[in-house]
Amino acid sequence: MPAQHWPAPVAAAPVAATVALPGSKSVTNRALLLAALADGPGLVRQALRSRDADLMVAALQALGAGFEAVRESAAGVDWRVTPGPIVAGAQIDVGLAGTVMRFVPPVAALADGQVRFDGDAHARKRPMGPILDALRALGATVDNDALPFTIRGPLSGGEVTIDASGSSQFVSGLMLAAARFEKGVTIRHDGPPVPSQPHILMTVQMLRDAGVHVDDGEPDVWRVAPGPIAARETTVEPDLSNAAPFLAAAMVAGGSVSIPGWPLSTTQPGDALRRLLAEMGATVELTPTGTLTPTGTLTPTGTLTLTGTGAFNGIDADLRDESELAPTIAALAALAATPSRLRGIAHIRGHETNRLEALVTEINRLGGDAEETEDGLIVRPRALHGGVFHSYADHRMATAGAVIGLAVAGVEVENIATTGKTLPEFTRMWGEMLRGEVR
Ligand SMILES: O=C(O)C1=C[C@@H](OP(=O)(O)O)[C@@H](O)[C@H](O)C1
Ligand SMILES: C=C(OP(=O)(O)O)C(=O)O
Repeated sequence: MPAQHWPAPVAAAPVAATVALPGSKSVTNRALLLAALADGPGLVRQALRSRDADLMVAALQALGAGFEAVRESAAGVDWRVTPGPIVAGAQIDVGLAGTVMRFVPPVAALADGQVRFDGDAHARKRPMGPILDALRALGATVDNDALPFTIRGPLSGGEVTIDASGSSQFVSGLMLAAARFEKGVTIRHDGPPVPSQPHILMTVQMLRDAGVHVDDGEPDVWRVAPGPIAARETTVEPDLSNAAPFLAAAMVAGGSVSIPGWPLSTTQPGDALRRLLAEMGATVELTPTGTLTPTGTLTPTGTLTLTGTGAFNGIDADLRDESELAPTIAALAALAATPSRLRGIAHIRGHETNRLEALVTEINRLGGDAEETEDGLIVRPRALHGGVFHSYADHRMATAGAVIGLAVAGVEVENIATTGKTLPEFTRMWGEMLRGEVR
């Protein structure tokens, strides 16, 4: 067996576990970027430590910001961030991180000079055209339409029309740096619906929390006024999308999984797990508890507990707004008692891998019955057998394989280490969950 193949553990008994999740990738990378562009030093508490977050820190450092890890614990790292003038000359590695490849170029375009970007082999296939065209329209020079590319700033900002149907990150990326553009930005979307709206709202809210004026009152138009980004202290929420495989485990194995620190109000799309998994037959309860932050304030959070029986139904769901959850939902669909249809997710062909193709290939390789549609998947119940589940360097494919492996003996996940993109401790946490250990 090649060293990288991870024998996915079968659940021998119902689970009974509490799983503390590290910080949200999406909140961490926005908070770090806003701190690097702020009008003074700030603090980002309980930030995620993972490949995507490390790449964001390295990119912002290369552009002139200072980062000091003032505290590290199981809950994450507290970063003291010291903004500096955005400097040219850097070579930035985006890895396979959508948040780095789409959020950092608008920052680099503030520099007076060239910044070069490249990433993993698959990153070169991820869509970049609309945001690079937008940066050109706003005053920067860009020498390619995909990675690798070189940007030459500075830009002045202004009005731009883009087709953001391929990724909400085009809109978020332009907005995050826009307060620092001389003219701010007005972005108009023209095209099929923009996916992942909660992530756009996350951007708008985090900008507003930093004192930036954002007008999103008109559908598909976002206006960010020029002005300072306030230096602040923020605490990152747990990553609710990374709750997906652990909650799914209680559905597949039966038993309960609890996640503490679940925000009672959040822009994270992972919050939709409560609705989606209940619709598939789980019992989901969010019990308000409150969490004491390091600064002594009580934040409105709860403990989310999902209880399952090992048997559940398929689902007919439009996942356009929470497309990050599609791999886990597809894994559950492959184990469900009734057929599923997942819709609204054509754009996930441009995620870490072509997720529609990858899910169909891997589910069917194990004997399943999955089919690609124009904008999603149909998955019908069929008995599965063991085999290698390929991850395509996609963290959520790897965890989808782990979910299937709970119920199917002999599943081996290829390159489980790719979970390090957002959850480096995945295999340890998975083992602890199955053993019922509480951390
Ligand atoms: O802004 C963000 O943090 C994200 C936006 C979404 O991207 P898409 O709109 O490309 O789906 C999501 O899938 C990704 O995991 C994170
Ligand atoms: C699509 C995802 O990531 P990225 O931020 O690289 O787009 C994801 O995490 O599911």
